[in-house]
Amino acid sequence: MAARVLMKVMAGDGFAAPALDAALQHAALPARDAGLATHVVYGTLRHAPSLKAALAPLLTGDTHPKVQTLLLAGAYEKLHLGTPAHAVVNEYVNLARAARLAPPGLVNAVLRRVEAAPMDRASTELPEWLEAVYRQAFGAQADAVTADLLRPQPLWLSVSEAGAASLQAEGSTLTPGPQGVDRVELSRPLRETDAFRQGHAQPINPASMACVDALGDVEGVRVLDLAGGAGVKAAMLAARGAQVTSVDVAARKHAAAKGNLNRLGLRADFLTHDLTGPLDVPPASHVLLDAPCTGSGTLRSHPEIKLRLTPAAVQAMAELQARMLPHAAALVEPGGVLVYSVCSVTPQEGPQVIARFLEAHPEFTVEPAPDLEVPHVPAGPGVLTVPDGGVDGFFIARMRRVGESSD
Ligand SMILES: C[S@@+](CC[C@H](N)C(=O)[O-])C[C@H]1O[C@@H](n2cnc3c(N)ncnc32)[C@H](O)[C@@H]1O
Repeated sequence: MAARVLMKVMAGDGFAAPALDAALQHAALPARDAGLATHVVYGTLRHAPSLKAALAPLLTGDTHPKVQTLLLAGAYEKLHLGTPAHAVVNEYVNLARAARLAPPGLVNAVLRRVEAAPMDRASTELPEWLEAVYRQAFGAQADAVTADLLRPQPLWLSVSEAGAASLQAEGSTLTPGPQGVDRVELSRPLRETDAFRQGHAQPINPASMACVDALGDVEGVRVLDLAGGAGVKAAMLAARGAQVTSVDVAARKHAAAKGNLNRLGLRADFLTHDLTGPLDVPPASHVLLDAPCTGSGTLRSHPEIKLRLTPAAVQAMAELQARMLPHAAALVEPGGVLVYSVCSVTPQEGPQVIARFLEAHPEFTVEPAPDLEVPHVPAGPGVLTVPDGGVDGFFIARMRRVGESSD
């Protein structure tokens, strides 16, 4: 199952998280096997660059992409998971034979001989240009950050008191983390817990919560949640008492957001709109643009991004963000607050988008984001949360429109 998920993801067909989730739900594996499949999928993706380097000298001529993926997973099990070599060879030879994918002799020979590649760039498992991005962003902390990106992602939950009590009663452990988000070790799959089913728990990374908190107190306030997607931040805003209107170009995401809000016993309004053009709704005192981005700050939970992302794609995303921001800004009342966030650590998508915007829009000034508990570093007109300890890397800038608020 892990190999099948990996073949899909390595072929560029979607992301690992939904593919694995769907496969796990379909297969209904015992918890230990589900855990192993998760390790194999994420571990293979996280270590793919050095595993490819280790396999390269053993492969002559063209190797079918699916066979390469099978060998990557086998090499991961042998070199990183500590599965005994003979078991790995046996298992993957059988897989290749059953799927009629590759001559079993090839799989046997390669997996028997594969050894860890010499450590050089393998220490970060990042393409050179992306490693430079991380070094520039996090300086002295870059080594710790890039090492952390190779560890399994913890589960972060925003959980009510009742939810915490219910999870603990089921044998889960909760450790308080930044932005009021708990780090949780579950005793059974999240969707099966009472806390989740009864709407007392919402998965959210602390850095993602920091974007919500950057808006300040939103109790009773109308908030425009722009590029609201599947509505995780919309839910957290609604939970803080905001009247949320969530806007996204993708109507299908509204359905997911509504379903999740229903589960949580919360509500929001939804508008389907392309924010590269103006949106005709009354301005609001609080506007969040959680813009589409490359996700370069989420490599721990989405390791496949580093295998696909290119500098050209970063540039294209920065251009899209720069087109959306003025339309978001136009929806901010005088005296109101605009928060711009992206889950990316590239300078193009964060500081540079905001710097260009401020040059053209002197009616906006930057101010510090309040309640920022996640570790962060300055990044031009905003901050970057530090993707260490399972926290994602987000760029967050809070701006205020000059003028008197109408309240
Ligand atoms: C980072 S995700 C949003 C995540 C969401 N805020 C949350 O917390 O769950 C970015 C969203 O931007 C949306 N998007 C992309 N291009 C857009 C556009 N031109 N206009 C409006 N939304 C857009 C995508 O559909 C995606 O849902």
